Amino acid sequence: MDSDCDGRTGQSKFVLFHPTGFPNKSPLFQPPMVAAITISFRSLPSPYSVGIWEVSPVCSVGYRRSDHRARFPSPAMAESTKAKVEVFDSEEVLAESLAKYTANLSSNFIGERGAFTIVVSGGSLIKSLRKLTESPHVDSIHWSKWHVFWVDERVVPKDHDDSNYKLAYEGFLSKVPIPPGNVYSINDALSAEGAAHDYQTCLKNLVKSGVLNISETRFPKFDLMLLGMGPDGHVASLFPGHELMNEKEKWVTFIKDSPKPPPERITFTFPVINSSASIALVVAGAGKAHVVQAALGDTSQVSEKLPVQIVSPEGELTWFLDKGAASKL
Ligand SMILES: O=C(O)[C@H](O)[C@@H](O)[C@H](O)[C@H](O)COP(=O)(O)O
Repeated sequence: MDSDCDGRTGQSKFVLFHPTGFPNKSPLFQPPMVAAITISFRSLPSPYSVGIWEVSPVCSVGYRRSDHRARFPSPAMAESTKAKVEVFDSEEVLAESLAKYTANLSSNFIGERGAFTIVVSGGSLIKSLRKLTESPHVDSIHWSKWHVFWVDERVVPKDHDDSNYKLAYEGFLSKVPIPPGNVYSINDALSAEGAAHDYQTCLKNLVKSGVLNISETRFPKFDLMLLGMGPDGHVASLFPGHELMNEKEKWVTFIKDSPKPPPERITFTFPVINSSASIALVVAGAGKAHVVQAALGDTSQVSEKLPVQIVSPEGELTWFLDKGAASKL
């Protein structure tokens, strides 16, 4: 394995520790708690990539060569999920990598099961999907096999400027040939409660028809969820301290007092989010660096978790960060 936390230098250095090889005197680790510790850096093919931190289920920690500080995944994350953190020099390079990652998963899932179920959020994520609408991906993806969902939606008409559907349509969906019947937007004629119930019924029907997989815990299992994160650590429309964070049974629920406008929204619940086969958390900008730092830091002493800290899919979790968002790591 090679490593390079600054992919532009061309110099590589890595350390790989297994239980027997880990320095016994380190105050940082308690051997009984971890089966193995991997510290790894590797250069990406792209000369712009800053580095990758791979977080294995047992525990893995990256060091920035410039300061050699350990960075810990949260114990909850390390125990329950496999997370990888990718950092890119710019949002432009992040978008290229995100397109490649999505196209690969699309090809794998379509090969395996003849369909690709993908969930998007609102916000800046949609702009970061732009490379999928360009060559080579636009010509190679089997768009007819895509089924597109929203992890959350604002309860406004579809032609309203606040609509996540409108945002996704204008920035992405109108540029690729996904059959309109495979794009699952909300019924905007209903109340927030009605729209959440209607969307959940739609998902249940798609499970019955086999378009959507179901998890062992009986929640829908999407192939890929692409999530943005707010500066307060919210994901979907699950906000810090809000009771919706604790929903354990519903697939889709609603909120009428969202702290981020507009106030009325529907949202997938955490059991659904965490049943995903893969999740990409896409975060750009220095304004979110402090939340990224908190999310990837040690949360063992934290009494109340941020929503983003609860994201822990059955499958793989990949963070796509630009340099700004990763600047406090
Ligand atoms: O409808 C919404 O408001 C979004 O789905 C929300 O969860 C969004 O993804 C984050 O707020 C990040 O948005 P930005 O990337 O624009 O900050």
